[in-house]
Amino acid sequence: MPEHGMLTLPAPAKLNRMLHITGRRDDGYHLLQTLFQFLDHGDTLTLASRDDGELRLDAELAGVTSDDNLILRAARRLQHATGTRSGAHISLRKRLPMGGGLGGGSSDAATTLLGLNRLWRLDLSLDTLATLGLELGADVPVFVRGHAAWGEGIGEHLTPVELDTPWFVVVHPGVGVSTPHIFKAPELTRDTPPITMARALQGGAASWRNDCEPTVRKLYPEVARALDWLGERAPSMLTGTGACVFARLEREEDATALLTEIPEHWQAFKAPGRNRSPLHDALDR
Ligand SMILES: C[C@@](CO)(OP(=O)(O)O)[C@H](O)COP(=O)(O)OP(=O)(O)OC[C@H]1O[C@@H](n2ccc(N)nc2=O)[C@H](O)[C@@H]1O
Ligand SMILES: Nc1ncnc2c1ncn2[C@@H]1O[C@H](COP(=O)(O)OP(=O)(O)O)[C@@H](O)[C@H]1O
Repeated sequence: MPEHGMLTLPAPAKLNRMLHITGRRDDGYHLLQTLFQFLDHGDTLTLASRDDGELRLDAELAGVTSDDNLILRAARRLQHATGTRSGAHISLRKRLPMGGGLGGGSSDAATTLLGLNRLWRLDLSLDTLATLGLELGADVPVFVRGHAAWGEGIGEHLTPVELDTPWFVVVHPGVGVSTPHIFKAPELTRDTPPITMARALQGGAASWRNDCEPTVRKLYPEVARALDWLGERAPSMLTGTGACVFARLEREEDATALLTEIPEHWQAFKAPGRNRSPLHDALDR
């Protein structure tokens, strides 16, 4: 096999610590104000360079063909943008639930862009990689840049921030929530008055909310049950358009204790919040 050079890299999850919908663009995309933070938990990609230009992916994801996988789309986009003759053999260890609001697909795409930029010695800047990433999904740029951020527009205007870094227990209530389904819902509120980043940060976690939550609760009762169950035990919220919900805990012991109580029909994990992406930590090592 014509492979040389190999990297194993994390593709961490993100949380939306708060999310406001402030309007809509002419093309239907929603204007958001959100605080993104990473988790020290996610997928793992192994990327090996090939000198024959071929792209291969070992990943079996339900309902996603290899061709549609954001990993191959990112790799093809990078080949096309640079004209490189390099290829890659990529394998994915998937841990993040798909369509969970944890940005797993976007994170896989960002890890592919940064990993192949390194392996193929392309030397593209983070600005260029973030621009390529935005074509693949609204959440890709924050994973490319690798710092917790205040996001505006559709998530592409990013300002780095330092947020509190508690432990989180993330629960997947076993239902898939489709992002377009939520954004198409007539009852979704789209008129939250814009606020400044300073005001959002000043309010702190106790003041943060997610404008998608009432709509997701109504359309997906199992998510509402998970939010209610978790909310009785710790401050809890929806991430993105769901389906995952997360509880905020000060100490790891509290997260461990809560995890043991989660009803068996839901999947859950605990992880600490990170203001710097574990992907960028790994690339610097
Ligand atoms: C809502 C957020 C918040 O972080 O998270 P998720 O719940 O998906 O993780 C994201 O902005 C999601 O970003 P991402 O998952 O990359 O969305 P995309 O694939 O770009 O868009 C899927 C579809 O959702 C709608 N969409 C998406 C983003 C946005 N700001 N407005 C929209 O109306 C569009 O119909 C689009 O075709
Ligand atoms: N590598 C990938 N990992 C996850 N989802 C992918 C991937 N490639 C394509 N997809 C598609 O992207 C959709 C959104 O995935 P994901 O980023 O996990 O969810 P969310 O945007 O809710 O956080 C999936 O439902 C799937 O159809």
